Amino acid sequence: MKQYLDLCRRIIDEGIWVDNKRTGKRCLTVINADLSYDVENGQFPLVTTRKSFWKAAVAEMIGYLRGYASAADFRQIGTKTWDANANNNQDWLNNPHRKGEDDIGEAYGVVARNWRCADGSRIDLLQQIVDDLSQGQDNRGEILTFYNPGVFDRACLRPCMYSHHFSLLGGTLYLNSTQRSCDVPLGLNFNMVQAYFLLAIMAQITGNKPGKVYHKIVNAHIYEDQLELMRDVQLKREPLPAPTFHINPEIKTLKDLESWVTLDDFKVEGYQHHDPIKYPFSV
Ligand SMILES: Nc1nc(=O)c2c([nH]1)NC[C@@H]1CN(c3ccc(C(=O)N[C@@H](CCC(=O)O)C(=O)O)cc3)CN21
Ligand SMILES: O=c1ccn([C@H]2C[C@H](O)[C@@H](COP(=O)(O)O)O2)c(=O)[nH]1
Repeated sequence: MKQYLDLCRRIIDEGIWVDNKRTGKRCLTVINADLSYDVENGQFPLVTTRKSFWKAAVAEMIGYLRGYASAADFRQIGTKTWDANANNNQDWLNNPHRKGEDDIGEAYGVVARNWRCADGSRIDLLQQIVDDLSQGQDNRGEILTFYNPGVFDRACLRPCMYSHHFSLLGGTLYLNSTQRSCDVPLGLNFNMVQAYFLLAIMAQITGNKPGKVYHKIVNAHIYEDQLELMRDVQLKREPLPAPTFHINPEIKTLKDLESWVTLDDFKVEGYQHHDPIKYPFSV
């Protein structure tokens, strides 16, 4: 929590105003932030200075791991976070590749679970990584990437937290996650939970002990219409003790995660938080 508040404060103190063409809004921006999450010792990075809807964050990551291409599938598992990008952005609505209502296109898991090769064949990057890690193998390239510039024109948005690199060291699993663009009030609130969850669940389904996540953010920003709420409300509040996160131990394989898992298989205990804050969302 401290590292999150420090980043928010740093953007306010040192940020530079940058125009953004896609959203038409200015953002107060800093470049480069390094966050880390200690999964081994159960330090769950949930924001406490406002109510955080952690279930939606977990649902989003499960959707990526399953390769969902539709906001309807994301809604069904428990999050509405893809509705606006799928259905309310005029550039995407005009895009001939959009397959109709709720389509998000070739982004995130659609890319990683069905990677397009030059010869026309496909690769399931996640399955390969799970197979290696389950056998205690790390080929120094266990990279789950959602980033394929060759298909950006077929997606509603380029992936933001776009690369997850897993490493095995002495039986402990580590994760280096990289994010190109970060909406700190809204997106990061979820992305911290997602990076923690990803290492915890991957360790569990590959039979390894979880270690740490190192989360690199390149462009970290606060949109102009979010600034007042962050500076004058959220940052005035005192952080509360961190809660703990629990995964149903019956989840043992990638197949389990793909088939029967729901949000009821995850629990947060001891979550104390301040009131919710409704930040404006830019499509
Ligand atoms: N501008 C922008 N920021 C983002 O963080 C973002 C995007 N776009 N587009 C793609 C996804 C969608 N994400 C989202 C979308 C909505 C919320 C949101 O509305 N969160 C509210 C309510 C959550 C709920 O009720 O479940 C929040 O208070 O956190 C958060 C992340 C993260 N990503
Ligand atoms: O997981 C996510 C997904 C998206 N975001 C934010 C970062 C930006 O504010 C927008 C994406 O806009 P681009 O113009 O494509 O950079 O969404 C996030 O923080 N986390």
